[in-house]
Amino acid sequence: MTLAARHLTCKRDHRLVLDNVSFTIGDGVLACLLGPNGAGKTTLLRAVLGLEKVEGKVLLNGEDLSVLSPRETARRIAYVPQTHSVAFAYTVEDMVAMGRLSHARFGLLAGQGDQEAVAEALHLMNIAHLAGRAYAQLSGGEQQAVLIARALAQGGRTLLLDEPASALDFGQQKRLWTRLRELVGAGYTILCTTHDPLKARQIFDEALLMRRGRLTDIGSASDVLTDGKIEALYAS
Ligand SMILES: Nc1ncnc2c1ncn2[C@@H]1O[C@H](COP(=O)(O)OP(=O)(O)OP(=O)(O)O)[C@@H](O)[C@H]1O
Repeated sequence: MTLAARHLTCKRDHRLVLDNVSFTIGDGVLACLLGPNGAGKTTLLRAVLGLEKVEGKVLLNGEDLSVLSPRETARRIAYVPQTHSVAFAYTVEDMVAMGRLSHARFGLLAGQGDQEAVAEALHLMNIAHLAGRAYAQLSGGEQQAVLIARALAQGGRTLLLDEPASALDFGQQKRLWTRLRELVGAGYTILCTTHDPLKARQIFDEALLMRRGRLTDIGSASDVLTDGKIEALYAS
């Protein structure tokens, strides 16, 4: 799936938090989005998902997402937020099954396809042993792995992840990067924010740099994540 943003502009309290942002990420590409705190990275991911009021367009394989229902969008793009708290004592399995809601018919889930997708996502994230545990009682890293499993269970071929590795231990991080690489190999398109440019240089195909609501650079990770550009990006 080719993901394209065209002239996305978003204002909050009369302040531009996205300023005419355009990019294209091709099929089977693992891309990262970097920038200082408050640069607008989360806002950009949310804007792509249609969760922010913005000017501009988001196109998936040329299809304008604004004409799709939230359910149709959810079948195409999955989002992994930085954190997500829940009020009820949902199990891990329940949480991952929520990724299947856009596939529910007449409000009913748990068809065989749904069960398989949930089991597969738990397995892929190496958390099948947590299936019966209460999500709210897991560690931050375990919760993060559950949210990623939920996104995988959703079945869309485009993934947006907001700092997915920030609470994961070394082993889980390694598994996550391997998994994302396998997914792009299978044709997924992935955009992932990170605060670790040095790691990003090793892992990602392409990089987008963002500062004060603007994309300042986009290209192959090796061209964009140079020492000089990283220095400039984070300079105060
Ligand atoms: N709900 C909100 N209401 C008003 N302003 C907001 C809101 N959420 C974020 N902002 C502002 O929008 C700007 C962009 O925030 P955003 O969370 O997108 O940045 P970010 O690059 O993801 O930051 P971080 O790296 O710290 O997660 C910031 O100036 C932030 O203060």
